[in-house]
Amino acid sequence: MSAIVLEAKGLVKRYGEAVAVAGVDMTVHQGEVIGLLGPNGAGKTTTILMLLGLTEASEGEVSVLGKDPLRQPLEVKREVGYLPDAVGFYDTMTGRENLVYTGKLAGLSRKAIDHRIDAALERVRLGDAGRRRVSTYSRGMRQRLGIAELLMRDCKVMILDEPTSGLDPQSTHELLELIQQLASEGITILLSSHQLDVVQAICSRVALFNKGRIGFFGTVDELAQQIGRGAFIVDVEAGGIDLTSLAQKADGVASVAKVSDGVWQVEATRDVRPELAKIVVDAGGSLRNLDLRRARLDEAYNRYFTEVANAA
Ligand SMILES: Nc1ncnc2c1ncn2[C@@H]1O[C@H](COP(=O)(O)OP(=O)(O)OP(=O)(O)O)[C@@H](O)[C@H]1O
Repeated sequence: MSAIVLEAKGLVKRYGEAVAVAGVDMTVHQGEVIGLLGPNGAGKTTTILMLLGLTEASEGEVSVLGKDPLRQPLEVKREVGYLPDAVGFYDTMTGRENLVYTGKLAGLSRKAIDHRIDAALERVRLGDAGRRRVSTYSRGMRQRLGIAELLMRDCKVMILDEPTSGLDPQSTHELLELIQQLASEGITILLSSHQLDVVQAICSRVALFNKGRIGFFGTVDELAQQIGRGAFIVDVEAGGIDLTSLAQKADGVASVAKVSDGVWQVEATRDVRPELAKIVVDAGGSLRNLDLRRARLDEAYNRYFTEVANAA
């Protein structure tokens, strides 16, 4: 397992009587892409602010790259980059001028900026466009310029807030590919988003925030399993039988739901297609289709929060 980059223990944040974060524990390793998910007001932003050292925890401990964000704010800010939902650049300046400006603000020398700016702009495919005013940029280009800034600062941890909101499918795809490449090179990424398909596409693990706590922290498969379902979903089409009770016999089947006449959705803890095919044939039915897919984050997420609400 790679090095621990970020560790939070018992983080609490109170605003007067109100509790924004009620006890967050989190360990993140180098090169992971972590999705921070949860309903509005669940405590994601407040947790991020504490990780960045922008707000003081009422209780608990944080360590980012081995440093305390409150005691060593400059060191942490140098190595940890935050890309907000709406990236603020000066419209009348070019992309390149903006990077020079923010680089100086971040304490980089002119020499370091000159040394890194071209590679950073090339990396996000703004090599030519970097000479244009930001007012002419699309939302996707602004987001990429934001990432170029973090690259120029050589950030080891990047915290991205809704990086793909408002982007068209092509720009979304390109940005996700870039994020994955950065992670594969050892940059650790925390991504806060309500776009669950985006999160599932790139995150190694997800943290589900609920009322100021992380209720679940793990992979999408683990989430599907934890809520009593399987990580594997088999869509079955067959005639001449009723699979609803028959499929339960197969080892590994967690649930069977009839979708429509002759169509069932089977959730399982492993790939149960061979067993299901045998069950259909042994019962004298005719098998028309068997499709395997992995549990989807949006389904698991919705079930998780429904269960949490029911348990309350
Ligand atoms: N400065 C503040 N003063 C008082 N209460 C606050 C403050 N900041 C946040 N809160 C409260 O703390 C709780 C958690 O807010 P937070 O912004 O961390 O949630 P979030 O999960 O990021 O939500 P969203 O998905 O909407 O961004 C909310 O109830 C919010 O109203």
